[in-house]
Amino acid sequence: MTEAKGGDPHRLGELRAMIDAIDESVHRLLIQRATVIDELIEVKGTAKSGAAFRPGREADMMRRLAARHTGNLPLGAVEHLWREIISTFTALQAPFTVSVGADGDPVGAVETARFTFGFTVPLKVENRAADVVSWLEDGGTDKLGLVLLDRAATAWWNGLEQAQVVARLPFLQRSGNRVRALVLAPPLADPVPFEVGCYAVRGKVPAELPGVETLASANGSILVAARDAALLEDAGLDIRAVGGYAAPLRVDG
Ligand SMILES: O=C(O)C(=O)C[C@]1(C(=O)O)C=C[C@@H](O)C=C1
Repeated sequence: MTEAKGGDPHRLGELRAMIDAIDESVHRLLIQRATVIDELIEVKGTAKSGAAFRPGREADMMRRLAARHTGNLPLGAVEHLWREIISTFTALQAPFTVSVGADGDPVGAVETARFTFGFTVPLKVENRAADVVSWLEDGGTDKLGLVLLDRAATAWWNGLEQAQVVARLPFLQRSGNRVRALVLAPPLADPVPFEVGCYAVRGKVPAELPGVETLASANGSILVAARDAALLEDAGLDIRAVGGYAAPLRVDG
């Protein structure tokens, strides 16, 4: 292999030895992380209840990761590494498949799914969010869905019966984010209360309802997010709860 001219080959060797030692430590720690899986399955009763996905816990972990991050390594890269780790560990406890609705943006859909769930987890791509919802409603706990928010061709949220919204993407939000999405799941074994609720609203949502965000709309139906259902009820709206998520964290500007 040719090396850059003019450098100090001795120092280069030292720096590479440092990188190798750090890589070995990281690898050993990951192997060590995996040793808790068996007991985690037992304590959580995952084998009985299926899916091991715990979005509330993941939100807490990502908040701490963002808070302690420092140095010149981009936070997005660290986030991506951890998403791969957490998702792989989720699948190690109980294998699951992710179905994503392309809805006219297959690249955005697959990129968001792979960023969030990594490459260890099997991914199937459907044409539309409504197909993802039908698949989830067919039953089984070994599945998660991912739907895009800005391309809703139909009011897929009205198809949610057992399945629910459980997470919002991206969780760490930056001004350059192009894709907004939601994670859908069958009923989780030990759900924690959502910080933000999602509601299917029939009729018109007043344009400026403080504390209420319109996530998507189609066929005269609207999907909104609100920290408090009373904000919608007090406005006289006809709502149906369809899950919710941990409040995303803004990490720039
Ligand atoms: O804390 C848990 O319940 C875990 O299963 C561990 C873990 C992780 O690997 O950190 C994996 C899956 C959950 O979604 C959250 C976190």
